[in-house]
Amino acid sequence: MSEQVLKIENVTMQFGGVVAVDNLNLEINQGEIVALIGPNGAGKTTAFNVVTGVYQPSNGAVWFQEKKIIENYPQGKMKKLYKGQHAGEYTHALSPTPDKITQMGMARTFQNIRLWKSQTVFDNVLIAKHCRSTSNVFSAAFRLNYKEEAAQRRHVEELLEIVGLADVKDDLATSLPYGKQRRLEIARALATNPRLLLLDEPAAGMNPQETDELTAFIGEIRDQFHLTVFLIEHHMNLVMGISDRIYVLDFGELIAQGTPAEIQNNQRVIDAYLGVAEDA
Ligand SMILES: Nc1ncnc2c1ncn2[C@@H]1O[C@H](COP(=O)(O)OP(=O)(O)OP(=O)(O)O)[C@@H](O)[C@H]1O
Repeated sequence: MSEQVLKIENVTMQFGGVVAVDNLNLEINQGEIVALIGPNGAGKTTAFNVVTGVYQPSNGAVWFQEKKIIENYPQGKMKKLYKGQHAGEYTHALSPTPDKITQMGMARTFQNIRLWKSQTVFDNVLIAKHCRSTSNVFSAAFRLNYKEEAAQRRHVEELLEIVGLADVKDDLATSLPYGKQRRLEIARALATNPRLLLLDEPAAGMNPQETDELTAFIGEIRDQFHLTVFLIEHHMNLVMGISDRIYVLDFGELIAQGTPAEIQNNQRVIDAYLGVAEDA
């Protein structure tokens, strides 16, 4: 049986009266490409934000490489609101920061590109790499550890070669065409040596040709870096073309899961996308 890389267990995320994610359960195994899809506002990015430590869940737990990394099972009045096998139990909250989670081996990209605008392509990747180095940014900047710095630079060169950005490594990140900026974002995530890569709408704003290239690229890096990929995407050609399995959210609730063929023929999913009312 393949190793489980991510498990989301009974995760609920509530913002005031809005239940953005409602008792979500999901599992991803080593080497899989799994998509999380659903209409706008379904809770997809919120789920990513819980997994990567941006938000502490209102309830539930997240397991990474078979170790519980996030947990919150509330007590008192709140406990009655939540479901799952731990309902009503009190446990201490486990709530690591996003950078700790990156260090554990999880990296992500964002819906809106977040590059260091005034830095070169090379430096964007190098800065990301420092996140997992034994020396800190300060020591690297002042060359206190030459050996490590040299090794990091070599690794960045190799990475840029692999992702096809070696020829633009000295260009400013923001001078790149859109498709290459997206690729650079992924290169930065890869620089932290992740086991799990989360991509939040990687094809947003891309034309069909760029989307096709990205689809192939995601498959290539999965194989080359022995990655597991969890992605949110609205471009259905990409999702259906690349995913091993798909989970579908609607109004925070998991309404379907299965292979691309199963999801394409699922009436509940079709209705959710067409905006059909539940009682229609
Ligand atoms: N920080 C927040 N505070 C309050 N409400 C929030 C917050 N973040 C998300 N929400 C709400 O949670 C719900 C889910 O939002 P989310 O961004 O997770 O959806 P999504 O599926 O990623 O949507 P899209 O496809 O449009 O990016 C929405 O109703 C949104 O308004």
